[in-house]
Amino acid sequence: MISVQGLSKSYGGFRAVDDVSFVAQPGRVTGFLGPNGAGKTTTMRMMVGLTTITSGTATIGGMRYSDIPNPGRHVGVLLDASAQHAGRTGREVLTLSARTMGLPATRVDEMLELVSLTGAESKRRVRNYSLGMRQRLGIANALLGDPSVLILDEPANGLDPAGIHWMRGLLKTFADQGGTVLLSSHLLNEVEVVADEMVMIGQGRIVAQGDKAALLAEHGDQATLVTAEDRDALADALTAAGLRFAVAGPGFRVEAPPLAVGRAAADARVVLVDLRPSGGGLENLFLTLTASTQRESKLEGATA
Ligand SMILES: Nc1ncnc2c1ncn2[C@@H]1O[C@H](COP(=O)(O)OP(=O)(O)OP(=O)(O)O)[C@@H](O)[C@H]1O
Repeated sequence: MISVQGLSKSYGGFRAVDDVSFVAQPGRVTGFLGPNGAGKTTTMRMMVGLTTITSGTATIGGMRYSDIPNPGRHVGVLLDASAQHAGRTGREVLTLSARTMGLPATRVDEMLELVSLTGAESKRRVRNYSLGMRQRLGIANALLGDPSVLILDEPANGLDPAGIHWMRGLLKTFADQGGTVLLSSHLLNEVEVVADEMVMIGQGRIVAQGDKAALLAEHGDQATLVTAEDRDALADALTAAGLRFAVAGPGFRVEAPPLAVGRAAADARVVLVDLRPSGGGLENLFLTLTASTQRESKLEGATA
């Protein structure tokens, strides 16, 4: 379990992380979400002792990271995939880590295979790796010591679609086996698919946190996308039911849950060809909750 309590970081008079508290539980993938500059990396760096803490505590399995003996055997960390020595080959990077942790060389081959870096690629210098290859190497490095906790900062960055799909499966399996995963991203859709829990941060402060489904139920909008055989008849039915709506593609986006929209259509005997939640739930929630902390003043495109 990762526990962060009242964590703050100030740079001069600037508070990059402000009284952040959350827990990442075993068996769950916790998504750490926030716009650029929100304080995700700084929080994660404080967790693993790379940035000094101004106030508060961060523990992993009840201990500060710096107090954990042989930490790589307990906590897999990927903060900056480009932070590896550029002149070393991928295999050398993993071999050095394996030796530091007292692991057999065979573990290096296992990890290279796991992250799909070929034998030839593993012998290339890291400076010649693509961003996606660096991420794969970083994930291999994080998993090398068979840890029970993973702390990953934007791990999908640079991965191709197949790579992202693979990583999601890997993290889900890791959590299903009892592991704790803390995964940061500024890309909500990426995290929405894989996270069980969400911690949302804006300008250094937590703006929402909790079980993903509960968050959506509590804060998410209840919009519905609906398409009918007869669009004008549907517009009349929605108006008659007092529902607010706007044109969206071939149908409408209605500010009401699907059940209310379906009932309005049924009452007016309008035949529907599509009825579904608007789907932008988490993104809308995120944009709403961090609206005051966004760089962009206009949230165009936030809703359908
Ligand atoms: N060493 C530092 N000195 C001064 N300010 C810093 C330092 N490190 C980070 N910051 C500031 O702290 C804030 C939080 O940065 P951080 O990198 O934690 O954001 P982030 O949420 O990870 O953003 P992104 O999604 O863009 O990676 C930013 O305003 C950043 O400029």
